Amino acid sequence: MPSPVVPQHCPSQRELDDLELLSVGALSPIRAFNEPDSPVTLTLPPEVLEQAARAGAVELVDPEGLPLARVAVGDGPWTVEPLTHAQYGPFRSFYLSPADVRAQYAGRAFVPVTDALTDVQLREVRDLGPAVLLALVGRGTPSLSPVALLRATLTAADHLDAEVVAVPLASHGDADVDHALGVQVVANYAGIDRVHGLQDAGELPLEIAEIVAADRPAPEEQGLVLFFTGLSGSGKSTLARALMDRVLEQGERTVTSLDGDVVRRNLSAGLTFSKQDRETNILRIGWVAAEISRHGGLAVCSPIAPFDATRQQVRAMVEEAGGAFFLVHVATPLEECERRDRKGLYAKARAGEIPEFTGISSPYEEPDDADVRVDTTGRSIEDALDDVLDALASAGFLDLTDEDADPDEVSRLVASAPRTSTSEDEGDPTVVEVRAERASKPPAEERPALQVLFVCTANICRSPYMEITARTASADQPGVQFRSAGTHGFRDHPMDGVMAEALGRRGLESDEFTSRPLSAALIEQADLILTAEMSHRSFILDDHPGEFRKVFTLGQFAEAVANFDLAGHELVLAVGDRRGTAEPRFDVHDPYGRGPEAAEACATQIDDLLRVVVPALTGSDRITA
Ligand SMILES: Nc1ncnc2c1ncn2[C@@H]1O[C@H](COP(=O)(O)OS(=O)(=O)O)[C@@H](OP(=O)(O)O)[C@H]1O
Ligand SMILES: Nc1ncnc2c1ncn2[C@@H]1O[C@H](COP(=O)(O)OP(=O)(O)O)[C@@H](O)[C@H]1O
Repeated sequence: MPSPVVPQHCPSQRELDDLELLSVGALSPIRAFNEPDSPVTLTLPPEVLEQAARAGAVELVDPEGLPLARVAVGDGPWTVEPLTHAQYGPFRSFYLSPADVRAQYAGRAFVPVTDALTDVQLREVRDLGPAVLLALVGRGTPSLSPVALLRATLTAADHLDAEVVAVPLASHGDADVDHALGVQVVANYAGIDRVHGLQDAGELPLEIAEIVAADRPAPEEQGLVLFFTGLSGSGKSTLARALMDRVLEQGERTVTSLDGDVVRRNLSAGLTFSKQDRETNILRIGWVAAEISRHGGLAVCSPIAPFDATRQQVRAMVEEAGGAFFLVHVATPLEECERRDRKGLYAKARAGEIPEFTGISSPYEEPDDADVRVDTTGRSIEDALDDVLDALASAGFLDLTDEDADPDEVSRLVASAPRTSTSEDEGDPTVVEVRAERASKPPAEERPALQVLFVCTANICRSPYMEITARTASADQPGVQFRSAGTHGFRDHPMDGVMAEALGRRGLESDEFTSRPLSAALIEQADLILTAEMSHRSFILDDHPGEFRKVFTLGQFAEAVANFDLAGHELVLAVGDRRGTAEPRFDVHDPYGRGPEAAEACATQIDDLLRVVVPALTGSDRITA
């Protein structure tokens, strides 16, 4: 009968570090894995353990598959037979065995080092005379990355009579255990020579400080993986896309999208929705995302990722690569996802046509380690996105919130937009340029007129003023039609007298106007709804969340149109896709009952905003109001 095959296994980094020290005798008197009461353990996955127990051994390989050692697997300690020494890795020539160190450096003072040396510590080492700096670079031990610790220690050694030796002493997760093991390992290298513990004091010399700074990127420069998890239809892709738009608009980082559906058409083509294939799918996404984060990049992932253990594995992969992992649980309940049923999949799953459908016939394990949890039910995308942006900003990773924006932005915007015709405009090259761009992309003639609905509370002050001014400003162009309504509007009331006077001062009349309440039909008919305040916008979106792409505050829309040189329907679609945030500073407040001055101020604010919005909608070069 052929002897059972010895399985191969790539251990964790901590186990690899232990293996290296075991192989060179640096952990003596510990000589094997899994000695009684020893922290130096090796754990094998069940299927490998079973095979190794049958074969009596396991072959440990490095992450690239190079066999490093054969480990005897039996009832007693697991003894190690080294096969090859690790040959690659930065500063490899500094990894020496205790025997080599004793042969080369006997008689020096031995100094364990776990952090970059300060000016005080440099003087301390200099006073020792000839020294060996033992850089303890095993997993979890140094304060810096292993490479940075070695670079910093070598830089320090340039100024001293010191040699540097790299010792992969890993942390075993318990301070006392780590200390005892460290003392033992250092003693094995020092032999009969003196060991000196450094005091914790001083400042980093500039040259060393630069190495440390490069090793610890500021949070905004660190690689970041934003991982959206949630049921199908919960809003993962929508929120991820909106977030990526914000990142690109801000322009400080590039971003890679790893959307569930898109990955399944490419990287994971051919995988099914079995538990095992889903795990493979998520680990592939995690692997790519971790690599992106390793280089300081930003990856946005949006698969369902229903299993907690797989998500944890992705988190570990990213952190291992030096990136930060930020988990967003899009916690929209099943009932809402099923009600949306955007792709008709829930209906099919209920009918038994799709097996193993998440939430119906396959489990979704809710995360309890999410950095933020967002239920999108009844909310606009902007509102839901704000929760994610706030959480990201408070975690210090990415500040995409508009909080520190300049409150005078709208005034500046208005000032830079094409203005009402005045003789001063003639010959102004900026104005001519803007006009030329807009005029070159008129709305398609065959399209129905763009229906614009202005909304305020009672439909007697602000929204009628907007309607009448905009209609006049557009010179009744057939391509755009303006109407208005009130969230709490009465039917058939005339315009408020004080506001009508403000209109009159501009040569406009309100005689033919009568008020009306907002209705579902009006909302549906409108291509664009512009509200006076954020509260009106929320009022509409509470009942009609699906209309978020066409409902804006007037100020929000005025700010957004500056970014596009489109007009009419195209402009509305583009702004709907990449809108800015509705913010209180853009609100047009209610002048009702506050006298002529308040009415005049309100009218002027609306005039300024419409000077931006109306020419953009009509594609005309100027307004004539
Ligand atoms: N059985 C079953 N269960 C769940 N989802 C299914 C299934 N079959 C097809 N789909 C469609 O595939 C999308 C989910 O793929 P993911 O790669 O994100 O899933 S997973 O993370 O591997 O579980 C998911 O897309 P989203 O709606 O974007 O989440 C579905 O459209
Ligand atoms: N606040 C909201 N956030 C995200 N999506 C929302 C919101 N309100 C309604 N939706 C709608 O829910 C659906 C979510 O679909 P999608 O983003 O593809 O989900 P998933 O990627 O999780 O399957 C879209 O049709 C989207 O317009």
